[in-house]
Amino acid sequence: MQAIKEVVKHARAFSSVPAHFDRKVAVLGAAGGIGQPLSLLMKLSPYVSELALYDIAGTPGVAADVSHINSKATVKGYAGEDQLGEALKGADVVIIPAGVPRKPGMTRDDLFKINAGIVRALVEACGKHCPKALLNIISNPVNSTVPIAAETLKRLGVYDEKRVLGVTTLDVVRAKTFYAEKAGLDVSKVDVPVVGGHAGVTILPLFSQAVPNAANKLSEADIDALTKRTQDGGTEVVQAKAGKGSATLSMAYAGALFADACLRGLNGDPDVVECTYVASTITEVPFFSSKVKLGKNGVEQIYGLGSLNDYEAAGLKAMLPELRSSIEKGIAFAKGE
Ligand SMILES: NC(=O)C1=CN([C@@H]2O[C@H](COP(=O)(O)OP(=O)(O)OC[C@H]3O[C@@H](n4cnc5c(N)ncnc54)[C@H](O)[C@@H]3O)[C@@H](O)[C@H]2O)C=CC1
Ligand SMILES: O=C([O-])CC(=O)C(=O)O
Repeated sequence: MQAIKEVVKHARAFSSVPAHFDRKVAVLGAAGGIGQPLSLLMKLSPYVSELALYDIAGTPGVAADVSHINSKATVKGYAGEDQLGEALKGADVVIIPAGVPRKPGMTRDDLFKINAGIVRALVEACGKHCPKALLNIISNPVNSTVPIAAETLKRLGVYDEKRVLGVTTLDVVRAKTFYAEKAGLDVSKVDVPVVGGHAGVTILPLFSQAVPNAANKLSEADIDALTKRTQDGGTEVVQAKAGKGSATLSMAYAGALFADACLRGLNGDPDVVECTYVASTITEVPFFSSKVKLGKNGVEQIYGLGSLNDYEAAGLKAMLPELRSSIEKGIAFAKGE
C-alpha cells in the first residue's frame, strides 16, 4: 500500500514542474523486456510531457496500454523504420534499450555482432532527426555501443560528446543494495560510486568512497565479495532467468532514474550528479564511467576518481586493456573498418 501511495505521489508531482519545462522523451526498443517497464516509469515521470514509444513492432499495444495512466505525458506508439523519424523529432532525451539480451554462458561482447548494427542505425536516425537530444545508451555491450554512437554522430558531423551517455546506473543501484545489505545500513541513505565500464572487471565499485563509510563493519574479504557480486550482478540475473533474458525490471528502474536525472539537468536543476560512461580524459582510455554533473547541455563536468585504495587502484589497472579493446572494436565497426 505504501508503495502504491509513493507511485501516486510521484505521478501527481508533475503539477509542480512548470509547463515551460515540457520535455519529449523517446524510448527505442519500447516493446522489449526493458522497454515496457521503462515506458511505464517514464509515463509516471513528472519531467515528461510527451512520450514516444518506438520499436520494430508491438509498440501500438504498449502505447495504448501506458497511455491510459492518468499522468501528464501524452503517449504515442511508433512501429517500423518509416515511423522512426517522427518518433525522434523534437526529442530532448532518447533512451535506447533496443537489441538482444544475453543467455547463460554468453558475455556482453557476444552481443556485439547483432547490437552494434542496431545501435548504429538508431543513432544515425537520432543524428538526423534530433541531433541535440541527450542519448541514453542501454544496449550492450555498452563499452562498445557508446563509442559506436559517438563515431556514428561524428561521421554525420553532429557529434557533441556532452550528449552521448552510456547508462551504468544499474551497477550503482546494485552496489548500493549489496553494500547496504552487508553493512546493515538504510539503503535509502547509501551512495556508492561505480567507475570504469559496464562488463565484468571493467565495473569497479569504489567502496572506500561509499557513504556512509562502513569500513569498521566490513573486512577486506567482504569488500572483495561485494566487488565481485557487483561485477557479476548481470550474470547473476541471466543465470536465474535461465535463458529467458537478462535484467529488465531493475534495469528499467535504473534507466528511469538516469533519464530523470538527465531531464532535471536539462531543466536547470543544480547539483545533478550521476555515474555514466562518456567520452572522458580522466584515464588513459577515451571512454570511461565516473561521476559527472548533468546540466542544460548534458555532461557539464566530469569528476576525477578521487583517492583509490590499493585494491581499487589494482582493479583500475586490470580493467584498462579490456576497456580499451572494447572501445577500439566499437570505433572500428562504426568506421566500417
Ligand atoms: N546497460 C545496462 O545496464 C543493461 C543493458 N541491457 C541490454 O539492453 C538490451 C535490451 O534488453 P531487453 O529489453 O531485455 O531485450 P528484449 O529482447 O526483451 O527487448 C529488446 C527490444 O529491442 C527491439 N529491437 C530490436 N531491434 C530494434 C531496432 N532496430 N529498432 C528498435 N527496436 C529494436 C526488439 O524488438 C525488442 O522489443 C540488451 O542489449 C541488454 O543486454 C540489459 C540490462 C542492463
Ligand atoms: O548482464 C547483462 O547481460 C545485462 C546487463 O548489462 C546487466 O544486467 O548489467
